[in-house]
Amino acid sequence: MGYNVLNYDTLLLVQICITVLTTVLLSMAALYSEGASEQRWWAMGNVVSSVGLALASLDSGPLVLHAVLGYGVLGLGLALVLRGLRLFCNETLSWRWIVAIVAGALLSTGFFTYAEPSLNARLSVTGFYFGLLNVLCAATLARHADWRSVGASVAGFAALGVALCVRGVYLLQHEPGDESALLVLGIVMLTVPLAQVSIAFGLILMVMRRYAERLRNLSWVDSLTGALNRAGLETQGRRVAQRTLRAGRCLAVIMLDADHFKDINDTWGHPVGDAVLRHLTRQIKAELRPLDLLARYGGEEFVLLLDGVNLDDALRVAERLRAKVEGEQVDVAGHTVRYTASMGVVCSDQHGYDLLELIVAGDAAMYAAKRAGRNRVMAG
Ligand SMILES: Nc1nc2c(ncn2[C@@H]2O[C@H](COP(=O)(O)OP(=O)(O)OP(=O)(O)O)[C@@H](O)[C@H]2O)c(=O)[nH]1
Repeated sequence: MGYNVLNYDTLLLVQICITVLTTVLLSMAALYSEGASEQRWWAMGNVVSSVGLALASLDSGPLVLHAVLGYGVLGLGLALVLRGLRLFCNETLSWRWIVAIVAGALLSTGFFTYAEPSLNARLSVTGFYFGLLNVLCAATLARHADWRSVGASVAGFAALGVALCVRGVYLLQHEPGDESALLVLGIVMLTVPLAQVSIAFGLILMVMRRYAERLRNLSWVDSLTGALNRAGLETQGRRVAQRTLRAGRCLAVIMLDADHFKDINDTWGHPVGDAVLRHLTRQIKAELRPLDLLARYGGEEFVLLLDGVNLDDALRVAERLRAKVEGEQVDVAGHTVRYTASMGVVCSDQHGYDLLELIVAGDAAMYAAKRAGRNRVMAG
């Protein structure tokens, strides 16, 4: 009753059309985004999988082609997709593993084609094999905790994995012509293309989100020093101020300015001045903890936000930094440059949590340090 609704040939046609469409979609996306190598692996993996699927679905032709080689090609396609996923997660999948995945597909199908010939066993084993590979793809992405980026792909791979494993179980328990098995196999065949669509869109979404993230970070970062720029300070700094206020922690601000920086530029040239700024940034970063923030406020002026640090401790940090900068030398372009820095230190205990007010007060303290002779730390 009603099993014809899930007509096998129609579903196979739908599956092939959707595989071709998602392959075109992934290939176009890979061509469009020159930089993302993971996208090229996904596109290539999908192309190879499509060829494997077409070979495995052949009704005629040499047995070795559709019963064994087709599955080997399908395995290669999935292995390439998995490689792309691992690249996306900053890992890799060696060629040895790819060869092992292909060999697994060839050996298992070869065994049930030539050693113990059984169509049901072969279809069942390939169901489990490719089902588990898809679950592995889902697990690889699920470890990459950003669910908003990877949710659609994880769901697609998991659905595909479960559907193929269910197919494996049913083929173990039922004969190919069994009507109840036909219904389950029809549902599985319907799930496969839907999961493929979800995976293809999910993969493109993942790369798009990563691009958007990179662009946003670029617009927040000073290209010379790698510290946050003013825009970054405004958005991130406000977040730090709110976080410390809510948690009832102190927020300390250190305004730091390199002394006589104009003389460094005038004496050795701007490239040396740039190297000094990068050196200074490295010295400051070494003093910061993960919750702290560093931004380049202007030419040679930096602002440090210290989360959960009171005035006394912030003064100690600033003094340690001042002594370190004074004691260091920068070797650049055959020159040895020594420089110092002046700092103004303020804390939310005295000035509240308004970032702008803290910066203004810190700036005033820093200029007081300059007036007092430079290379010193002053509280504001
Ligand atoms: N090399 C380099 N120089 C910069 C950059 N941004 C600003 N400057 C220079 O930094 C110098 C700042 O000079 P001033 O404001 O007079 O300050 P200063 O010489 O450090 O004197 P004090 O702050 O009073 O100790 C100027 O010569 C700017 O051209 C930069 O990105 N790279």
